[in-house]
Amino acid sequence: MIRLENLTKHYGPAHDPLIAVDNVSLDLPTGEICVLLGPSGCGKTTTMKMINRLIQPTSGKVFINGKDTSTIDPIKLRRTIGYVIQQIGLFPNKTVEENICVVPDLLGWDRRKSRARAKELLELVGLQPDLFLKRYPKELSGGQQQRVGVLRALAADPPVMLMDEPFGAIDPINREAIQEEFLKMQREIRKTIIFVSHDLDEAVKMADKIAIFRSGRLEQYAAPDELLARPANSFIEDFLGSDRALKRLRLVSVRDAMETGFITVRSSDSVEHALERMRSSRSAAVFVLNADGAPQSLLSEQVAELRSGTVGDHAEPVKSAVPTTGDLRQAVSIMFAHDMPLLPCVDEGGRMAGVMSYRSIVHYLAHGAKA
Ligand SMILES: Nc1ncnc2c1ncn2[C@@H]1O[C@H](COP(=O)(O)OP(=O)(O)OP(=O)(O)O)[C@@H](O)[C@H]1O
Repeated sequence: MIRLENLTKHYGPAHDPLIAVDNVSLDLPTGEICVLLGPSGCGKTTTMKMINRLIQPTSGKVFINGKDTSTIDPIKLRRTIGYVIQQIGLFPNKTVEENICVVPDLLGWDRRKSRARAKELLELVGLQPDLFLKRYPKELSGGQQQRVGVLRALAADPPVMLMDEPFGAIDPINREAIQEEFLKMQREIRKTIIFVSHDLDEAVKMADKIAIFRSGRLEQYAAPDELLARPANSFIEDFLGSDRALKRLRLVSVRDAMETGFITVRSSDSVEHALERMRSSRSAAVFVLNADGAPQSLLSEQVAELRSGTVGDHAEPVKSAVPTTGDLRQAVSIMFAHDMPLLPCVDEGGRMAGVMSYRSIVHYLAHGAKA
């Protein structure tokens, strides 16, 4: 775990200092990602660089796994903390393999062990070792260079990583891909990560915790969903933007927000029977499933009220469904695209598991966020 305790940095003369970081305290549990966010000049980078002592704090302390880092030699400290920066900073005259092995070599690792590690890391991000180990940085795309930059920081298996806008220079499409890939890797390696970003969407996607700074002060420190649901003050509300409810949609899984008490009928059932079932359960529609349990068609209350005969005569085919593993943004997108106020949710086997409605989404956004 990383603990910042009253961390403070002043620049300039003591009688009239510029207070870059002002009494910041926070705890980040092992294996979590904390994104530092806030307007330009609010103290994000200074805070991060005090963790690996590239900047010396004016006062306050940083603890890593309970150890006061001011008692560790700064050079040694930096070798145990991975560091990724936007400008990447690969050595142009070293191969990918040599670049990845820089810290293990400095630490005196056995050569075979470090070379095996380089190979293993490249495989982890889908870069074929045969093709890439012996290449030079200039023979890589920007996205590939950034991946190698991340691998270099991971090579000596540091428990803590600092990442200063690591994906800031990558185009939006590749950036999405590299973020996904990084999160997938993080699920395996479980590093404790402090990550500076300018991008709220990136922060919401990557963070377990977001720390919002203003003028050197920590204004709010919370999980993304909590932050978006309950901004602590009007500065944060403005910073998050008027579309913060939409941003929350991607944080909520379909499984958590769907309604599971849906009604099913057979297509040979009468419309009257279907209507009775809807009314007694206060459902807006009934569903017909196929033999495998997949949603096939639906009959809404409005249609049923005007018709007679069998459900099969009047039910409309289900145009689409959302997987329960998806998020609310995906669900809303399908609902809009297909004009489906009621969207079936299906499990891995395609079987119907629940229903999403506009009402269930609004209800979840109003009441679902964990306090
Ligand atoms: N070496 C320095 N000497 C004097 N002032 C500095 C120094 N480094 C940073 N500052 C000031 O400290 C404050 C915080 O800077 P910092 O780089 O931490 O902000 P930031 O939030 O990372 O900004 P950005 O998002 O623009 O990168 C700013 O007002 C900056 O001008």
